[in-house]
Amino acid sequence: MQASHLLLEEPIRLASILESSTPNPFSSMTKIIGTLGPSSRDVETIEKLLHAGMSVARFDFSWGDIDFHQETLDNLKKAVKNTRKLCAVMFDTVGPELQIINKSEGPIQLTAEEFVVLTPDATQVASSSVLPVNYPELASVVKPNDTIFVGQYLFTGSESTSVWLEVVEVQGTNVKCIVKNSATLTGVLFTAHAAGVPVGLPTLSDFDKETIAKWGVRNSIDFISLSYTRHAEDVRQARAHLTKLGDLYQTQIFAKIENVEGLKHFDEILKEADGIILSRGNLGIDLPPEKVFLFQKAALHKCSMAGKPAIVTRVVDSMTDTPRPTRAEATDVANAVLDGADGILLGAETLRGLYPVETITIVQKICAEAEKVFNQAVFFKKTVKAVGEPMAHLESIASSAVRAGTKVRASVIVVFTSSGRAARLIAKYKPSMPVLVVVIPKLTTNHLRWSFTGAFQARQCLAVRGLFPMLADPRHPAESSTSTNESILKVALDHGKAAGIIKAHDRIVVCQKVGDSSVVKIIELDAY
Ligand SMILES: Nc1ncnc2c1ncn2[C@@H]1O[C@H](COP(=O)(O)OP(=O)(O)O)[C@@H](O)[C@H]1O
Ligand SMILES: C=C(OP(=O)(O)O)C(=O)O
Ligand SMILES: [K+]
Ligand SMILES: [Mg+2]
Repeated sequence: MQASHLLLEEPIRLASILESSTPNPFSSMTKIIGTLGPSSRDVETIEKLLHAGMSVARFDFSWGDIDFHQETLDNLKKAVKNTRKLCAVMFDTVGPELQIINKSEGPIQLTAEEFVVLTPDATQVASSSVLPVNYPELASVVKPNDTIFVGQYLFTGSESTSVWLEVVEVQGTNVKCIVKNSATLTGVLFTAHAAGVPVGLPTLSDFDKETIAKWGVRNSIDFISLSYTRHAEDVRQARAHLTKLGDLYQTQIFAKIENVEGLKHFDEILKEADGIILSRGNLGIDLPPEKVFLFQKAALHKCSMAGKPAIVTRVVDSMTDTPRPTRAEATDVANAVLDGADGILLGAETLRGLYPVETITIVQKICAEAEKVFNQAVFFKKTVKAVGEPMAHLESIASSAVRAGTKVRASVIVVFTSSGRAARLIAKYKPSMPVLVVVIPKLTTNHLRWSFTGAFQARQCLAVRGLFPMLADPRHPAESSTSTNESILKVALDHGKAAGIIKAHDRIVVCQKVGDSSVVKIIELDAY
């Protein structure tokens, strides 16, 4: 009988664990998103991150100004050019984040059982007895016994650098708390999170809107990571903002689920968003620890069935200071892959950690190893069953491509697309072989100028498990004809060969339109 869990079909031969893994020329199928910052913003380091497998760079606007991020992004562009490795750009909003600014920048010692006051008075200097928070309404939304967490920007979960507070008393606009664990807060910015407490600030702040309109437009951002998404309406509003900003109508919105409100409205948010970020850092404060895994498994399942990419955060926090993850962290990364995650997002590890390159290398290796034992057959069956019959035309073509790829043990699936739709549908069935996405540019006009689509759509594949995009030459017409199809396919196969994923005699599944019909064909390469 076949196992129904998502870990391989046969019991693992334990001795095989000791055999070294064959290096994977195409990195892992699971994508790695790195937050860029002080530890990872020079060209040389970014080149190493790209070689190690980072395919999306996150710019977190909770911290740093526009010029700082611009300099980092200009370096990323140089690194992409030098390495010839594509990398997408993700803009992370500040949103309704509660922040404490530590103007003096000196360490703040907090001692267990002592009191500290949270105040909306921004003129106060942060100290062991008072912490100024950027939210005037805090006192009216919390009550005694509520839990408030305060940690360094991109906190790692270490209890010596972050603190748990319990509300003792509301005193006017101030909130008096008792410190639950001794800690030293360092850095200029701390994030505060009141567990389960609704914050009445807009999801897209005025700062976010302005920064997207300036920095985002200037840099053609591929993704918005919409922090603290709580309702589908948040996504609709962000979409309405993007639609007004030239090329950014193509930007995808990944809703970050980081509190119970987002969890409650998960289904409606998933319908509206292009992807989901399971923000376990903040959500891990709202949820009791014993429930976090349940959220992860349930949410990843929903994303898989919807065919929308899902990213898991906060996996190897301890690598911020050490060159190896803990056993629990290493196992956790593998479990995220087995649960069906598309990508892993790194925060403090790459932003300010001591081992940014090592972190990506290790996470990439764990992902690749987990993918090998992912029970694709069971996953495929479940997905086909959930989709039901009759299937939409393109869905049936996409699932057939994956089935054919498995049956003939194809080394890759090649898919032609302009919008990326066909590629995402193939990815939904999580094939065990890479999917080479050939993005065919389309000429469009906004009545003022002509431009090609394709660049956004290609880079957006970089957040989807198993997709490896390439842009076709815009001189090829978007209308498929036999001769253009053949010449584009040849370029794609040459690309696959150069990347080391296609060899002589390999079987390849191709998904494309011939005339008006979508077809799935299997080709067998000659010896060359
Ligand atoms: N330029 C092209 N040449 C050949 N086949 C294509 C092309 N663009 C899309 N296809 C195929 O057409 C079908 C619809 O794919 P889809 O991704 O929805 O296309 P589009 O991006 O043009 O909306 C799929 O079978 C896909 O492989
Ligand atoms: C990724 C998270 O948030 P941030 O954007 O603050 O890193 C998180 O809370 O897990
Ligand atoms: K943020
Ligand atoms: Mg967060």
